[in-house]
Amino acid sequence: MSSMIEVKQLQKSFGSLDVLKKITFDVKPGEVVAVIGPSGSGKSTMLRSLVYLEEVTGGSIFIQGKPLVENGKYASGADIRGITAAMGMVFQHFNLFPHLTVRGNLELAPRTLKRENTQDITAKSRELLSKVGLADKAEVYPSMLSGGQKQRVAIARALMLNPDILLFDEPTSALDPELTGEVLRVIRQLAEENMTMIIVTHEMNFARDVADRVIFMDNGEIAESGTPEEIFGNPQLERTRTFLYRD
Ligand SMILES: Nc1ncnc2c1ncn2[C@@H]1O[C@H](COP(=O)(O)OP(=O)(O)OP(=O)(O)O)[C@@H](O)[C@H]1O
Repeated sequence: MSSMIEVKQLQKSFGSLDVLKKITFDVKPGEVVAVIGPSGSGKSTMLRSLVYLEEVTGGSIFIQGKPLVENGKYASGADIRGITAAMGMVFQHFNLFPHLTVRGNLELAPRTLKRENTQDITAKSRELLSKVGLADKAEVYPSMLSGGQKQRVAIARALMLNPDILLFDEPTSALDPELTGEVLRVIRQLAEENMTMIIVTHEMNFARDVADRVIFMDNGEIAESGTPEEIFGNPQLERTRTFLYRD
């Protein structure tokens, strides 16, 4: 099966700081990949590079076989937009527009892109809000919502553009513990629907349950990669053990 995402020898430096040190991995259609690892190991930078929120210093990223960047050379602007359109991203701090209602947040990008008519966009926002359990919040502003509700709006918003791949950057790290469950349930449902996802997370139980594969990043490298059983169940993986039982 061909890859949804293929990353080869990816390098990123901020000045003299090497944040990604020749990282290589791929993601198959329908696969759920959890990325774990210590703070500062490069997880966010890797994820942001996939959607061109960061420009890498070297290596290649192919999305559905198309080169976003190949051996450090980026595609043209129009091609970059086309290639990254396959991906939706959900951030730790939700990044909702405070001056727009929940429905406004969902409908802004599709209305701007004008790929669908207004009626279809409205129908879809209604459907997606009910999918994330927020049908009754359409006309409310984000400031009226809990963190868990905001994150569910952000997920629905990401789904509005029909992405083939969803990327999550610590989606529950900004939430009170009692609100993480409602967000993880939505992500779990997407996994059951075979959405291709990369999830950077500190929720180890969730990674173990939902991921097909776990990538453990340490100091800008992929230190280990394998099934949850291989990563969490193997006492030989010293770097992973040190991380998991650091407290
Ligand atoms: N814009 C930037 N300029 C300079 N250094 C940066 C920048 N962004 C990230 N870094 C550095 O790159 C390294 C990797 O950061 P990154 O956010 O990717 O790590 P992370 O594994 O996601 O960490 P966390 O779990 O804390 O979010 C860190 O040392 C960070 O300070």
